[in-house]
Amino acid sequence: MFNGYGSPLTAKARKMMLLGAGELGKEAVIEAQRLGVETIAVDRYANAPAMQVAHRAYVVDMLDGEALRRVIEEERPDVIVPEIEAIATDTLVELEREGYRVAPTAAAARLTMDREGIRRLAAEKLGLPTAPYRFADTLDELRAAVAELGTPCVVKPIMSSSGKGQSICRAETEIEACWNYAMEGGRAKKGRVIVEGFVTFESEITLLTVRSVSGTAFCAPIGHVQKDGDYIESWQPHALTDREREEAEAIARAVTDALGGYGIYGVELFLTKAGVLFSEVSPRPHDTGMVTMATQDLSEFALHVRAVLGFPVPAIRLLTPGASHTLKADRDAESFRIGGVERALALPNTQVRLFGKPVTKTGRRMAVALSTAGNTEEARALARQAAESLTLEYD
Ligand SMILES: Nc1ncnc2c1ncn2[C@@H]1O[C@H](COP(=O)(O)OP(=O)(O)OP(=O)(O)O)[C@@H](O)[C@H]1O
Ligand SMILES: NCC(=O)N[C@@H]1O[C@H](COP(=O)([O-])[O-])[C@@H](O)[C@H]1O
Ligand SMILES: [Mg+2]
Repeated sequence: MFNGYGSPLTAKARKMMLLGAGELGKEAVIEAQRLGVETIAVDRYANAPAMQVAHRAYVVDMLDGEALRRVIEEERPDVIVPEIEAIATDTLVELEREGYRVAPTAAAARLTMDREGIRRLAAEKLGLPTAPYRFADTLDELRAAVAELGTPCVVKPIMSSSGKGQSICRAETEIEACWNYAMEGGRAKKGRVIVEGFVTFESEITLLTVRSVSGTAFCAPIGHVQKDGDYIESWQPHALTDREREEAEAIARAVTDALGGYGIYGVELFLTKAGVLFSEVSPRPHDTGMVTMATQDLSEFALHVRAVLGFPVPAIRLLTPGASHTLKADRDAESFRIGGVERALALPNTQVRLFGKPVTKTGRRMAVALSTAGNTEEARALARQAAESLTLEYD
């Protein structure tokens, strides 16, 4: 049965709505438009990166279920693609019941919108190995949790990403400061935190896992370095031992099978001397996966859009070792310029992506450099040099 679709902006168009319009959504919109899909980008602020390339854009508080329902019912998209975790996911579950398609599933979006849902699924339901953890709703409960887990431990808002509100508690005297930092940094200002035992990992990876009509497939492992809970650089491939690969793929398959649907999942894993630990999973392209724009025949964004649309993914090819390195702002500014692009692009086998975010905030990711080379060490050095060539000049 032919299930084709018309061109964008026609009555028979196939429509995709991104909930979240940052740098990852921007690349997904570009890939969707390559497949002739009409794209709508939604986020909490105007002129977000994906809004600048989508057919239409809306500014909506996506944590407000009624406002979210209104924009979805107005546009009636064929598929809804959550791009961030801070969304009224209960509304997505209702809308899915009413016949809307949510990628990969509304349940995946709801379970991963906060750390408790996905941690309990992974550790308690699936029995996957994780760091020890507790939850706390008050400062006193946090004190008790730290007393049980010991220090150092990691305190994170129950809903946040890119390390926002996350801190390492190294002594009892730091507990209140960690609590306050989490209360300020959480996405939805929910007063609940997760406390995790500190994992002394050898390295950490993202195993991009694609569920599609063709089955489950893994991208080559992506190594990354994080600072203050946010990724600074990533590289692909990251070498794993046979045992690590076996454990990593088993964990990724278990958690993505449990979440279901079609799309790409960013499965974050700690490689420790005792084995592989599950950290978290994002049911969408992953920031460390931007490196795949330079290393793979199909980037994580092309893979996500294909899978979400129900198209096959017959193969994923790693074409070359590569690396990414971010440019982050060091202050808040309404007016700024990014310079040094000509210096970065003078480097061989190097690209940059300037996201187009309208204002800077301290620590905000504003651009990324992508480099390829004969090995990941060379690629990392090149990407770092390119990122360090970029300058943020604040007016
Ligand atoms: N229990 C832990 N022990 C040691 N390091 C940790 C622990 N949890 C997190 N980290 C470090 O902090 C980084 C960010 O943590 P996490 O991924 O939970 O935060 P996040 O806000 O969800 O980030 P993102 O959304 O970018 O993935 C991890 O990649 C790791 O480097
Ligand atoms: N680790 C998650 C992640 O990287 N998410 C990406 O960052 C954007 C928010 O950036 P902002 O906070 O600078 O607007 C999100 O929209 C997504 O593209
Ligand atoms: Mg993470």
